[in-house]
Amino acid sequence: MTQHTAAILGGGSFGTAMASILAENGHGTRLWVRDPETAAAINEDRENPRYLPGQALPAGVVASESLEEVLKGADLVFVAVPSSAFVEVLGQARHWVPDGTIVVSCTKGILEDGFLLMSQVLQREWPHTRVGVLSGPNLAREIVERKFTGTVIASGDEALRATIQKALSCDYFRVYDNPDLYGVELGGALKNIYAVASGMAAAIGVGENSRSFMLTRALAEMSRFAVGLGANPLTFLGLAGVGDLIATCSSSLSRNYRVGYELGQGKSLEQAVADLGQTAEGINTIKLVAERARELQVYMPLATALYDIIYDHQPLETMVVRLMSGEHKHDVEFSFHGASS
Ligand SMILES: NC(=O)C1=CN([C@@H]2O[C@H](COP(=O)(O)OP(=O)(O)OC[C@H]3O[C@@H](n4cnc5c(N)ncnc54)[C@H](O)[C@@H]3O)[C@@H](O)[C@H]2O)C=CC1
Ligand SMILES: O=C(CO)COP(=O)(O)O
Repeated sequence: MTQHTAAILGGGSFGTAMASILAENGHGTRLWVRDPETAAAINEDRENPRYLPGQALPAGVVASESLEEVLKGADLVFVAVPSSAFVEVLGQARHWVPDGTIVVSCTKGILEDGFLLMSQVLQREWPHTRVGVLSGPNLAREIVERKFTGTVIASGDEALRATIQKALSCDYFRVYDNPDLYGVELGGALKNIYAVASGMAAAIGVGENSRSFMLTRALAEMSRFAVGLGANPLTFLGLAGVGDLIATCSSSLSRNYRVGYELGQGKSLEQAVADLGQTAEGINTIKLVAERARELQVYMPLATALYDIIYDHQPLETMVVRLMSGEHKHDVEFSFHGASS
């Protein structure tokens, strides 16, 4: 296997999980973290105590708080910081990223300014690089525990996809490829909304039928939204859509699910987010998507109900009432009018 030098920007849960796979696969693996204490804990104790406590990391992961040290000579760059920090980090790191470097976003969020997905931000900020997106049912804790799963590398650049497939594949991580960069990335961002909804539903004690019903209707409204944006909703039938929707909507390992659960238990948004202490992209995504759905006149009862509950202090029951009394009654709504492939 070709050995690479990989730089992972962001030493939270997912950056650490990616570093763990890359190091185990024998690649030079450098993880950028913000503070020297975390770097020391990773390098000396082989553990990321804040984000993945109790999980031993492979010896090959080298952490540093210096972007220069991490990026110098790297031919693969993985960006795994929250969407709120994405532009800032790209700005700081730009100087050490040469032309033609492969850069893969692992971030499942949306930038408010321009409603941009992270690959679009990458193309805007680092137009000299080759851009891909990694997305799928990839709860970080399970990856570092080597529980098998699959993921998707999406890019219009076929050679990039092949390179990342080879670099990341191992006996517990299977990498599929997809040329539909936008669709894969949109699926990863949208499913966070429904993980919040699922956590909330669990907290108010809904049944298993209810949960499956919500999940399926979530997929229907995601697909309508994709069509509204000119994207291909059929991409949502893959790992970055259905796969990730099932994983995050079913697991308390999902931080979005956990925030939803706490909200369902009556905590304020501020309290729920503060208690989590980690990234829950869905909270911001709910706001951006609900606003966009209203503009585009896309019917999204779950996303808009969540907006009203979280940002407009409507009662929790709003979610169920909207879902049960909406205007649409068609079952399968996948329609594709021929947009991006
Ligand atoms: N944790 C998971 O299971 C998965 C997460 N993701 C995505 O990865 C992205 C990152 O999430 P996690 O690693 O889970 O978050 P996290 O909350 O575990 O860690 C966030 C990391 O970003 C760093 N960070 C925050 N603000 C920063 C700034 N302004 N400048 C530099 N660094 C900053 C933090 O220090 C921390 O290392 C999110 O978009 C998430 O949706 C994707 C797949 C799985
Ligand atoms: O995207 C994820 C798993 O694929 C992680 O979800 P959370 O950000 O909700 O933890």
